[in-house]
Amino acid sequence: MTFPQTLHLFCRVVDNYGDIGICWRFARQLQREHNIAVTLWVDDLRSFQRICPEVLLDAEEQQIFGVTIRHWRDQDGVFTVSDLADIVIEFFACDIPPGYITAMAECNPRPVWLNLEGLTAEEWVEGCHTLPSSHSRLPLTKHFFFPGFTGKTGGLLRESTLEEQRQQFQSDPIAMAEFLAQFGVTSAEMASTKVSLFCYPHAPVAALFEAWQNGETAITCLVPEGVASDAIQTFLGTEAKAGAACTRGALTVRVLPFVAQPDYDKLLWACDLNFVRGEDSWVRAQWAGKPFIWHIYPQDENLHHKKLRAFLQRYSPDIASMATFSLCWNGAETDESEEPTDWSARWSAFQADMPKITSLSIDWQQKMLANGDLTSNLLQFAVSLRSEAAKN
Ligand SMILES: Cc1cn([C@H]2C[C@H](O)[C@@H](COP(=O)(O)OP(=O)(O)O[C@H]3O[C@@H](C)[C@H](O)[C@@H](O)[C@H]3O)O2)c(=O)[nH]c1=O
Repeated sequence: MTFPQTLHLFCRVVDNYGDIGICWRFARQLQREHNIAVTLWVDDLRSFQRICPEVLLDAEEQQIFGVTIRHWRDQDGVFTVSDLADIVIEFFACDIPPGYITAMAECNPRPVWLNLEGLTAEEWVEGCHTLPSSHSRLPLTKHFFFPGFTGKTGGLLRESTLEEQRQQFQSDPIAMAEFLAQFGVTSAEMASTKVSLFCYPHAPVAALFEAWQNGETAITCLVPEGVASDAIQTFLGTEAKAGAACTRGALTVRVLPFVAQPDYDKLLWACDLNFVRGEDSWVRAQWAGKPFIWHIYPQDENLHHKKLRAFLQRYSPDIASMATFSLCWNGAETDESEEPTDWSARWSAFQADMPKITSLSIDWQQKMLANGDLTSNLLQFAVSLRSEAAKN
């Protein structure tokens, strides 16, 4: 029998949309491109519904686009050997049910058990990628699988048709205009510099808006509902609901509905500059071929600043304006002075470099493509583990 035929993916939503965003993207690709019967166990259907409106909130089990979705409510004791899958993946060390683990130990052959980790550009990842970890009591080994930016990591999530879809969309101005028009974007705004904004609430949005408002370039900033709500509300002078819009000076801000995941890609493709955050939108911005600014998920002791620097060092070591803007956006600038950031100066420098950053993003994509895609790399690794196990 061919391996693998079935795969179980466990996802605990820690917060926001990245955990389920990544797992859903991954599950769909496994099913669609590799023909694997995937069950996605997820504990928070409400967050899931935000990125995938087809999700029903009260269903224990549902099928969406060929993937089985199970509501994970810490069910235990319900698992038998026949419930298991060829490959079992826990996303981000989410601790799968003990009863499930016991059943895995009783299987013959045992499932390939992987822990899919978070993305970072730091070098240590290469040393930890694919490392085994033996279970303390049971005859089971789990392996760590790290996404990453080099050939010694698992690579990045990327659907096989993504590049073709992007190129088709970006070479069709009418399709792009129609896509944006559904959110109320006018033809004048279409001709302005279009920016999508997705960031955490602590980003210095108000200060940047002030610089844009007083600047010379017409900017249209498109913000999905619920993002940086306080700053958006202050700018609008009204509730930051989808459909709300306001122009002050050179800046127009428009609130969009929080769109379904495939439309979020289109939004990134249609804009000239994208502000992204967390993990999944950050990776999608890298595939969009447009300049982007990353708001990294905050961690204790400013660990995230180290991760941000590691990425900037890899991505754009020679473009100072991108590094400075990104560090300031994340409160990680090394300038010890008490002076507040001069956002007009930061923006002017970054804006002047945007053509250079755009061509760099194309080179970056080529480099990333050479690492293969995360889903295929993970499956290859799982197959190698299975053949190894069969020999012993
Ligand atoms: C703005 C927007 C995003 N999305 C999707 C894109 C992504 O799949 C998802 C957002 O996920 P992210 O970009 O990762 O950002 P995020 O901040 O939402 O998510 C995460 O960040 C991780 C680093 C942490 O581990 C997680 O715990 C989580 O906080 O939402 C839409 O589908 N529609 C939208 O309108």
